[in-house]
Amino acid sequence: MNGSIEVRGLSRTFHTTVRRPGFGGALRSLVNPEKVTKEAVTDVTFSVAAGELLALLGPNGAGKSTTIKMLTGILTPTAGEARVAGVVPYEERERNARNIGAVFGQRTQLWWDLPVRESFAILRDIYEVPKPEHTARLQEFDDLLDLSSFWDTRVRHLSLGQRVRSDLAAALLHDPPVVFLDEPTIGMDVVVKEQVREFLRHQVEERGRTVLLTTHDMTEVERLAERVVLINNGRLVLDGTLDEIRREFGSTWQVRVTLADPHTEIGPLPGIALLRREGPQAVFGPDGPDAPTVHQALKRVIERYEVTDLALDEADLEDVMRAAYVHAEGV
Ligand SMILES: Nc1ncnc2c1ncn2[C@@H]1O[C@H](COP(=O)(O)OP(=O)(O)OP(=O)(O)O)[C@@H](O)[C@H]1O
Repeated sequence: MNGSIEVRGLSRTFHTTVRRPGFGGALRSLVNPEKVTKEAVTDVTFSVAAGELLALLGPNGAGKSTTIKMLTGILTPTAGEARVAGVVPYEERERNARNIGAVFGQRTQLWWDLPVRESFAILRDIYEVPKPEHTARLQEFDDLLDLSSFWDTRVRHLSLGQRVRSDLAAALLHDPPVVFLDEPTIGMDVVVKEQVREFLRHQVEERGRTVLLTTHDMTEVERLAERVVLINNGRLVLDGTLDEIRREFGSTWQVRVTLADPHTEIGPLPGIALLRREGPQAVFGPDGPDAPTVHQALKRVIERYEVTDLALDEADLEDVMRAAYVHAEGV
């Protein structure tokens, strides 16, 4: 099965009524409700290749969750279309449900009053997963997520980290090619976050799953995603690899080296400028729109010159994304 995600011109508008303030206002709202229209997602187009992990980023209220809800079949778009593993999710919700796993970090799909293991057993029956497969997959998930220490505990008594790890396992028990994760590691401690990231990396690299992830955590993006799509006010404003985005919005890196021979002459390197030179110390920075990333620059510099010491200064992804948002506001 081709687990790709295709989104073309996807839009979703919400119509709501606003409540006027005060008792009189409430009465007037009842008789003559004031209608407002909110364009949550407008004309969004992107695709995710099978086996790719894409981070869908954007500030609060940008339209990320609304997009994911359309792709999981919970919401129907007002315009445009989407296909997930070849299925139009909001037209064939059941077929789509077999192809996808979804984890919403703030909510659980497990049964609150049942031990985790029983929730897994119910899901096995719902998705008709053969027992040996189910057992093998649980074993794999336990190895990576360390579930067995709490899988006889009722879901309501789990810590947040334990609950989300259980949710992740539950979402993947039926072996879906596509996985949607809406802020999966929100509120977790660093150790559990890292465990979840390792699990996700394994699911993409070893199991070939396609993952669409939303997060506000740039460390997560750096660790997991090669490509990101940025939305702002419901519109797609950027679609590119992290390298491309760093090149466009993070042009503040520096490579500082100590040359083995202080008399070395520094010649031109493509896209790299010599910013300062003092005896054996040389500082390089990006030059022009085709400047390389800091890692490529470092490689080029140490291939060309013999150095005894080096250091990197790189705009962190948080700064790069901030610059991208600011750019998007001005578009
Ligand atoms: N059911 C709804 N009715 C009316 N407006 C809605 C509804 N759901 C979402 N919206 C509005 O649509 C916009 C996009 O919301 P959405 O939840 O998709 O944003 P988000 O990018 O996921 O934000 P966050 O990062 O805060 O989770 C917001 O302005 C929100 O208020």
